[in-house]
Amino acid sequence: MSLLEIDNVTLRFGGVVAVNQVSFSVEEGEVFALVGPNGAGKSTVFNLISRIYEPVEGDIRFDGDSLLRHPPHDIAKLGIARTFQNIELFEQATVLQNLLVGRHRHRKSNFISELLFTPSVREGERRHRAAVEKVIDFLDLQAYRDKYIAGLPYGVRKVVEMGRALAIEPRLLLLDEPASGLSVEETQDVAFWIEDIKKQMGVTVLMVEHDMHLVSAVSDRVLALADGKVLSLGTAQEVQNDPKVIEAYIGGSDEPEREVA
Ligand SMILES: Nc1ncnc2c1ncn2[C@@H]1O[C@H](COP(=O)(O)OP(=O)(O)OP(=O)(O)O)[C@@H](O)[C@H]1O
Repeated sequence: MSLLEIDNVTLRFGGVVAVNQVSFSVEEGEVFALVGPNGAGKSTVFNLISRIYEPVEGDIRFDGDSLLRHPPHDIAKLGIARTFQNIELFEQATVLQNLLVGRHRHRKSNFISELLFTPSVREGERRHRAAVEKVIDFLDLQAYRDKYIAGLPYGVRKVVEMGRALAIEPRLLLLDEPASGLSVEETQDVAFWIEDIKKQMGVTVLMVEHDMHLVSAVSDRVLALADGKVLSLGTAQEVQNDPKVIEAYIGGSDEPEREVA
C-alpha cells in the first residue's frame, strides 16, 4: 500500500476545472515532486491533501485511511505537515517559540493540568523541548534559536518554516515551493536538507517546485500537471524529456524558472 493515494480527484472553481480526475501515489520513503506551468493545479492538489478544499469527486487516502473523513485540524495529528509558499510563521516570536507551536498536535493535557503544571505536563513539556532541539540541531539553527522571525533573512525563515513542519514529527512532509525566492547557494542547501530529511529522518516528501535543478537533484519521481490533468510521470529526466511536457511549457504562459540541466 502506498503512503499517499490520490484517486481520481476533481475540483472545480466555478467553470474552472483546477484538478481534473488526477490520480497518483506517493510511496513511503520517497521524494515526489509535482511540477507544471502556472495554473496547472499543483497548489490546489496540496490544498486538497491539507483538507483546505473538498474534492467534488475522488478520494485521498493516507496510509489506507480516507482523509475526506477527517477535518482539516486532524491532518497534522495523522502525520502530515506542510510548509507554505508565503512563509507562515509568527513574526513577533522567536525561532524556538515558532517550533514549539509546531508541536501542538502532541499536546494531550487539558487546561486544568496545564494550570497546575502537573508531572505529566512537565514531562510533556520536556519531550516537546527535546523534539524541537533535535530539529534545531538537524537544520543547523542553533545561532537563530532565540532570534525573532521578523529580523531574520528570508533564506533562514524558509528553513525555520521547514523546521516548524518537521517539529511535529510527520510521516509525510508537503513542501510548497521550498526554493522560491532563494539564491542558487541557498537552493543547494535546501537540496541537502531534503536529502537528509528523507535519509536521516525517514520522512516522505511531496513537494511542489518550479526549480528543475532542485527537482532533478532530489526527486525519486516527478509528476507533471497541466490544465489540472496528469501529463507525465517518471524520473526527473524522463518527465523533462517528455514531448507533452515540453509542449505544455512552451504553449503555456511561462517556462521553468531556470533552464533544465
Ligand atoms: N481559490 C480559487 N478560486 C478560483 N480559482 C482558483 C482558486 N485557486 C486556484 N484557482 C484556479 O485553479 C487553477 C489551478 O490553480 P493552482 O493555483 O492550483 O495552480 P498552480 O499549478 O499551483 O500554479 P502556480 O505555479 O502559479 O502556483 C488555475 O486556473 C487557478 O486560477
